[in-house]
Amino acid sequence: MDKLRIRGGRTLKGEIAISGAKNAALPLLAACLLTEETLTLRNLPHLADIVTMSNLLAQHGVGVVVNGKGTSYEGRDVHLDAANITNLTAHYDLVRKMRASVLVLGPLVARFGEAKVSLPGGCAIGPRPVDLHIKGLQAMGAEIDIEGGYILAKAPKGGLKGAEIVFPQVSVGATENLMMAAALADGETTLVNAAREPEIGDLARCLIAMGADIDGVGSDRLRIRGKKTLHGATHAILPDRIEAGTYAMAAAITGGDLELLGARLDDLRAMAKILAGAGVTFTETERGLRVARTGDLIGVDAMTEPFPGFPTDLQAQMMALMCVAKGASMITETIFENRFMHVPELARMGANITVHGASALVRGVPKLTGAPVMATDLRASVSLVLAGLAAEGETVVNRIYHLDRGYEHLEEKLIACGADMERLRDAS
Ligand SMILES: CC(=O)N[C@H]1[C@@H](OP(=O)(O)OP(=O)(O)OC[C@H]2O[C@@H](n3ccc(=O)[nH]c3=O)[C@H](O)[C@@H]2O)O[C@H](CO)[C@@H](O)[C@@H]1O
Ligand SMILES: C=C(OP(=O)(O)O)C(=O)O
Repeated sequence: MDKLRIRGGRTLKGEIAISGAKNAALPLLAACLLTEETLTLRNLPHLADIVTMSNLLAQHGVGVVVNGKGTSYEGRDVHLDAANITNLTAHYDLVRKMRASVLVLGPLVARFGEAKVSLPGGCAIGPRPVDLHIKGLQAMGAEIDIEGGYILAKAPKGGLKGAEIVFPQVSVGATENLMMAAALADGETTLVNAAREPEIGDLARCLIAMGADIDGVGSDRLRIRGKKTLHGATHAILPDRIEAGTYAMAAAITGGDLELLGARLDDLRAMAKILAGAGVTFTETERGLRVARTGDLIGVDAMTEPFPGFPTDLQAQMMALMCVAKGASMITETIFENRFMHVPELARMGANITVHGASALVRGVPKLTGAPVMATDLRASVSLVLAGLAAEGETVVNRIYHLDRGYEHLEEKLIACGADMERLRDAS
């Protein structure tokens, strides 16, 4: 398994091109199943999860053609052709690698009337059930059985029917799955208490470009009037706000100054407001967003919430930042049950963190010390990279396959801004 070796203490200065958003690309890839015509997605990030989803679609019979430089930051295009779907089963061996695989469920049932999709199973950060996805499809008339770890879904004779679906809690994936299913259902569907993440809006705009009839985009109430068919389209994937937020914190933790090309402040306002209180400055530029920290880093509190609140996907990164702030910070995780696995690893580097249930009290220390640490999940791994950038001495982050799921060219982007780091490739 590859590792990352980081020698800390360097101030990051320069510019970083933000890639297409992983959490937009994954549902957008699944949306190709809704039409027999070609769906082209631009600015496709080069990530392990994108490869996994592409392989899943290919085993359904989708033609997947990627062009553009695979190793450059320039956007890559992918052309998706779902004219000849030969298999309606999403197998466990692929679904277990990436929970977002469940996003093929809605499109397959909506277009083909049935699907057999493996239950994703648990995940490092929590049990992450898919009951809201299932209940929504049942509300649209689907018959659902769970057998042998698989979801067996069957639409009624005339296809899925429009319905009013009220989410008891906000779910990004359930909103996406059911919005896609509703696009081909017979009648009108209303999604109440829908997720409002920018990636939902990006998916809605792509579906509208494919001929879907959707109102309420950006709100927590989406109304979708189903169509008989959707057509092909070309859609550019929006920039990755979580990647941008991560590099913003890299600037903050090293006392640096980075211009994040393509980043959108509107997608990061909750984070920017909290970090402004910590002494970090955000300036919108023609090319994106400039983030700098020149004075002291002050401890501030953060609580994760559904968009437009502070994103749970930036919680681990925020914790690393607060480890070297002046004063204390209370960080509360309200979305997932087990998203503090970076705490013991940060403690190995000298961090002073006490966990009380869903909250962690971080007492800032003058400095962190480099150490060998273990990545446990995608965002925990990048929080250890941030800590390593600020730490005195050498940090080696193990199991960085977690990182490769969601960060395109991470080390190249940071090295170009002055980081002293290298990837140690596992020869075996
Ligand atoms: C590929 C992708 O876009 N992943 C994002 C998506 O994950 P994902 O779509 O899985 O997250 P959800 O918004 O669905 O989950 C939010 C909470 O609801 C729970 N829940 C969800 C569905 C369900 O049927 N039942 C249920 O109880 C989950 O366990 C979790 O506790 O949104 C999360 C919350 O913003 C982000 O952290 C992930 O990066
Ligand atoms: C939790 C995340 O992704 P996923 O839902 O794909 O696990 C993430 O992007 O932080």
